[in-house]
Amino acid sequence: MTELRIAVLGVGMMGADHVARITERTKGAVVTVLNDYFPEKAEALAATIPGSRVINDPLDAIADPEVDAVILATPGPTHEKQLLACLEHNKPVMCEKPLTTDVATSLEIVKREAELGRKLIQVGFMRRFDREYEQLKGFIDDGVFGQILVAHCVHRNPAVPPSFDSSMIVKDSLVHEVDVTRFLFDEEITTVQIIKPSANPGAPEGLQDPQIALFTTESGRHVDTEVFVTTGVAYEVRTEVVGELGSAFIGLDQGLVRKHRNPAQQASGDGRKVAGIWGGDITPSFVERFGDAYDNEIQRWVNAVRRGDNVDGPGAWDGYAAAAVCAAGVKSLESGKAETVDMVSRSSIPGA
Ligand SMILES: NC(=O)c1ccc[n+]([C@@H]2O[C@H](COP(=O)([O-])OP(=O)(O)OC[C@H]3O[C@@H](n4cnc5c(N)ncnc54)[C@H](O)[C@@H]3O)[C@@H](O)[C@H]2O)c1
Ligand SMILES: O[C@H]1[C@H](O)[C@@H](O)[C@H](O)[C@@H](O)[C@H]1O
Repeated sequence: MTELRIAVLGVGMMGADHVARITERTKGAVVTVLNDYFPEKAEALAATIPGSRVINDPLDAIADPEVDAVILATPGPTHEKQLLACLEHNKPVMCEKPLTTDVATSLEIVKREAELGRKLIQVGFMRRFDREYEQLKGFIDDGVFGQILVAHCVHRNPAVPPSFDSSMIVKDSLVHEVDVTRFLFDEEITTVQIIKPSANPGAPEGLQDPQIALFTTESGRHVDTEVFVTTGVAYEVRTEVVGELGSAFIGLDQGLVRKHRNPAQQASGDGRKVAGIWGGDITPSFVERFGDAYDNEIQRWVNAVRRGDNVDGPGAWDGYAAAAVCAAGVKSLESGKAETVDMVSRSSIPGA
């Protein structure tokens, strides 16, 4: 295949970022079609991307004969209809998470893709493409820490859009730890409990933020996550796994950690006791923290589509499994109890 011709639907924060990466850094692909609910946004971007044009109806953009593959960076509630159109037109699609916003529609997507007999859907769980997560997975699989017993995660955002409610903290943010747990440990999550600490006084009225999530997995591992999306500080994503032979920690922003003299401190006494200072920069948002991961994710997806494999990473099943775990999480947000994850077995859907 010559260059892969991609339509990007939704040119907000993620969509525009993907357009920039394809245009500037991805090999073997071009953006030919842009679409947004607000056509003027798509027009403004198209004016900066030679060879691209705007198609105002998202379903027409998917069906366009000059489109080989699709990136969905539209809000979650629109994904179901757009994914079904991609399946109908046999177009490989990289769908930003979530697959869809509820379990029933996610399962329907899994079944429809399975009926086609070929995989077309990849889901944008980009942490699987992050160098640190890849390394961690490699060490776990090599048995370096022995049997993994527990994991501790932190997921902090400086702010979220005003439309965010407490259930979106589960479905939009915690969903990444759901996928990380499934990715690192190759097993399903069986129960979820959400604990509600005192809400951040700086959070919008009624938003339960932070939340502490507790997962148990099929083999009995425990994973805890602090999700806190209105810190006002910066973007922090950390994961620590603890096993019978050791532990590992990623996400410390240690690209640059400085240790040096504190100009405010004087040497005391004989000069052999001097207080220092250490610190570094924290990434402001997911765009910077996971920039390399998104690049890697999109390049590998483009390569897979050009090879005819269409998917190289998490697929529709992973999106469905994440939706099922999040549904139990939202239930627990109400009940305060550990809720069981209700999922069909993968083997009950041939081809899934
Ligand atoms: N993987 C990640 O780390 C990550 C990060 C941020 C967002 N996301 C996901 O990416 C998607 C987009 O998020 P965002 O932060 O870029 O949102 P955004 O609001 O910045 O952008 C969404 C864009 O889609 C447009 N839009 C709305 N309805 C549409 C429709 N029916 N058809 C076409 N365009 C439509 C909006 O006008 C907007 O320009 C969501 O699914 C979100 O969960 C993933
Ligand atoms: O949509 C975003 C995105 O998925 C980020 O990776 C996550 O940190 C945010 O919490 C979420 O709102």
